[in-house]
Amino acid sequence: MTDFHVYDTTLRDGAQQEGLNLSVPDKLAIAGYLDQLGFGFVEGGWPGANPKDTEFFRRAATELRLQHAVLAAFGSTRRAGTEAAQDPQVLALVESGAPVVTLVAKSSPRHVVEALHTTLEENLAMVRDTVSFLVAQGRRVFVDAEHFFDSYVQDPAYPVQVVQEAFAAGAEVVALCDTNGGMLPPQVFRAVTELRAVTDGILGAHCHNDTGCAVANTLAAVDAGATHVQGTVNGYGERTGNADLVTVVANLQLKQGREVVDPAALAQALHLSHAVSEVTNIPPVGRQPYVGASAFAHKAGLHASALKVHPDLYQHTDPALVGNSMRTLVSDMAGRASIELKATELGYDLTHDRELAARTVKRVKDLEQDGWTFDAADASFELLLREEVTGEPLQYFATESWRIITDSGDGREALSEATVKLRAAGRRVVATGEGNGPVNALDHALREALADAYPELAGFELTDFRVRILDASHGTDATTRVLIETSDESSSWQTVGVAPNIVHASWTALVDSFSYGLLKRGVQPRP
Ligand SMILES: CC(=O)SCCNC(=O)CCNC(=O)[C@H](O)C(C)(C)COP(=O)(O)OP(=O)(O)OC[C@H]1O[C@@H](n2cnc3c(N)ncnc32)[C@H](O)[C@@H]1OP(=O)(O)O
Ligand SMILES: CC(=O)C(=O)O
Repeated sequence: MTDFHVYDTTLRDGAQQEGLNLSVPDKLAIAGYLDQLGFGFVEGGWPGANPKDTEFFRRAATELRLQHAVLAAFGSTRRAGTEAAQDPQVLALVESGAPVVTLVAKSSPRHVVEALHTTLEENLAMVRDTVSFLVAQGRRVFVDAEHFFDSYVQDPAYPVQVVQEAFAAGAEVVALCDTNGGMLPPQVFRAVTELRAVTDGILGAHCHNDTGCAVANTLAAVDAGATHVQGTVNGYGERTGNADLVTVVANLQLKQGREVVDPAALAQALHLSHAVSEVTNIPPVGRQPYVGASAFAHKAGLHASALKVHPDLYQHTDPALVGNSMRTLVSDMAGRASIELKATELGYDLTHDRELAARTVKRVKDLEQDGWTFDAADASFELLLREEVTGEPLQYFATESWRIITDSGDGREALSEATVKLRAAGRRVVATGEGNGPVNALDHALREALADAYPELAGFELTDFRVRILDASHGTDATTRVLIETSDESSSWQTVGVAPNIVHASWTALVDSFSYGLLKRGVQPRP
């Protein structure tokens, strides 16, 4: 574990992602999560480039209690024609107090000449001077050789010279960058293999994902002898992002048997990657390898029938190793085995009742044919399953009728008013509710009608409402599917309703939502 570096740049390169903006408290919080992931190095930003990054390093010195990670400050080699000791940007790196300084250095002749407007010799001197100055200041210096691979495939001579210059000046690591993200694994493997043959220093890989190969390129570099990997949590980063470091680490550890982080930390990967998503306010991607919600979710009936025998028949690894878990999805692609597995997840044992499982499959398939969808509405599926198991629907109240009026005029916003008539707890109740739309009004009226019988409903909140027109060619005559997400203080659940009338579909999803929430709280029906 000690001689392999896992270097995270979520707070620097990750923050270069479009739409991602981290405050100093956000950065401090994420640094804590990266540390818990067991990463060896956390690059905190570019001190001196903006006040936020400067403040991050100032506060990190007293507020961060890192257990594993060493903090790195990022910056560039000195400006052309200046002295490292006089360059404010280089001095800010020293002032940051970070024990590691990572310098971006040009390694492509074209960039040196066209972007830096200087000579190849001066660029080598910039690398040499800046590295040796920072080493003399007591810093561990890592160098990011920018555009290394693009340059190498054109002509290896200059980029190799930059790498050698950096090591000669005292750099501890040189990370080879696929800055434009255009490489493929064989190119990376070849370049690192050839470079490995002419230098003893620690080589690393920093790969962008523009060909969709950032993780594969990183692994190719490791196969060729790199022992330092850079990346970001959730693959955040400039353009299409960086190598997803959780995927890289999981592959190294679980597929190649290299213990690069503590296995207990890897077992927190899902939780910590989602915790980072909470801070970045970027929803997690369901299809993300290892830690995505769908990474171990199985929809096909044939898969489920084999999974029943052994989970590894359709899974490449044990989800628990990354903190994930297997899920079965129920849909019109389900078979009896899918229903059995799902029922087990939900606490029902159907293993000895093939007929019940078959009946449930048929009901699901028939309903999905009519537009229902159960893999996105687990709660509605559980109510359906419960009905099949007990032989009767779960009924907390008996609906007599509901009605909506929407009115507007004189430039007023439209306002909806709903009236609900039902029987609950042995009483007939008539209640009204207002809302800015028909579903909102219906929700209010239903809560009002049930408030005495089921005060627990006050803790439920509608958190998402999605409508899909299922047969658009029918225009306003089409079938409508409504998916509702409801939350309480500890969980959330999804329900579905389908009907030609949007309000009717919403009512069905709403009734399921309330019924499921009450069921989960152990509330007995009092119709
Ligand atoms: C591949 C990467 O992602 S590297 C990280 C890139 N990240 C960022 O750029 C985010 C932070 N950057 C910034 O805040 C600003 O660009 C700063 C503070 C660094 C510089 O701002 P400015 O001084 O206004 O310069 P500007 O951004 O216009 O241009 C960059 C300058 O750095 C020089 N430069 C670029 N790379 C290097 C390098 N490796 N070594 C030395 N100088 C470099 C450029 O030649 C240019 O110099 P010039 O001002 O003499 O033309
Ligand atoms: C250094 C860096 O972020 C890159 O070359 O992509």
